[in-house]
Amino acid sequence: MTKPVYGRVALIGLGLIASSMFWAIKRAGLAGEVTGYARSQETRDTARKIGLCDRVCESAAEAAEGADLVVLCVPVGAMGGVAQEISPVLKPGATVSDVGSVKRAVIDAVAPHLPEAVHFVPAHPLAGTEHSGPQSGFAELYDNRWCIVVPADDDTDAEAVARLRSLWEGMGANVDQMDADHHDLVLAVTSHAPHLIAYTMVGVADDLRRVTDSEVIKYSAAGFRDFTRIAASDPTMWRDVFLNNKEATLEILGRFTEELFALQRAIRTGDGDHLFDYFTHTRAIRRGIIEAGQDTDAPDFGRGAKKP
Ligand SMILES: NC(=O)c1ccc[n+]([C@@H]2O[C@H](COP(=O)([O-])OP(=O)(O)OC[C@H]3O[C@@H](n4cnc5c(N)ncnc54)[C@H](O)[C@@H]3O)[C@@H](O)[C@H]2O)c1
Ligand SMILES: O=C(O)C(=O)C[C@]1(C(=O)O)C=C[C@@H](O)C=C1
Repeated sequence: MTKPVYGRVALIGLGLIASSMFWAIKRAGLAGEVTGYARSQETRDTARKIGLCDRVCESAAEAAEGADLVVLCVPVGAMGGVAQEISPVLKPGATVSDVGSVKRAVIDAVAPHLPEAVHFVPAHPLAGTEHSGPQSGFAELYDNRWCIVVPADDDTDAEAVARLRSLWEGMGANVDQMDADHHDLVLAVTSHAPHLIAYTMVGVADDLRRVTDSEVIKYSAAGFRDFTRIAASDPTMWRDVFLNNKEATLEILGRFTEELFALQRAIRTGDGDHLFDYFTHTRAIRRGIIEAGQDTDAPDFGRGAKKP
């Protein structure tokens, strides 16, 4: 058992991310007490039944009152409203954080509601599954995954940032720091645009009358199976991600469309060299990631590509 990083932690919104945080906090003894609140009675009842949180409260304010750390674990579009609700009860010197997949819009929505005497240290764990709700969490979710800490401004209290970093490290994550705009651009490339593409691809397959449900499952190779897994992710969460990271996502989708058109033209005109060179380039990117030790599930690439 590690020494607790915080006396009391409050988790607002008891879904996949908060429930995984709770189990990871308990696993390592990172907090004296964890309180929790979720909007629906059903979620609160489930949380009580499965022992999620030391105390499940009837309002966000009740959960946040007296807490040393309050983590907003609700969809991005709900963060501002929750911040407004808890602001009158926040303890001076407490830290407010969040786990939202978008950072600039969350900072803009939350910061105006927080009292001066409270530190605001947003964060984003780069770990998840397609499941949601209080029963979907597990203690190992953050093991060896990145958590990006995004201090709201340059004056953020260094001690408050260091403490939040310790919490995430205690939950198993590797921690990095970034500014909000850079975070949103990086995530548009690595997470947001890929999710939109997966949603679209699964929608396209469903539109093809010839492809019945059973054929989609029966003949899906690994790539399409991964698309269907990703496209099963929570609709509220992803609606809010796209509405709140509009600029960066549209920028990346614009570039994606240009590249797609170029590949489409190469296929139509039979330009094999273009296709081969493009795929050789993307394969090198993948190999670079593996050589840098950033993908532990990497397959062994023994064979080199030969141009026919
Ligand atoms: N799922 C992922 O892969 C993932 C990964 C990293 C970060 N995130 C971010 O974490 C946050 C939570 O995502 P999740 O996957 O845990 O979602 P989830 O759907 O599992 O849980 C969200 C919870 O918030 C509650 N909620 C919604 N609006 C609320 C409100 N106004 N007040 C109080 N509770 C409210 C819901 O009832 C639910 O219990 C989101 O901001 C998301 O962007 C998600
Ligand atoms: O593994 C998954 O299911 C995820 O989609 C997790 C994932 C991602 O894109 O990597 C999704 C959204 C988050 O904000 C962070 C992580």
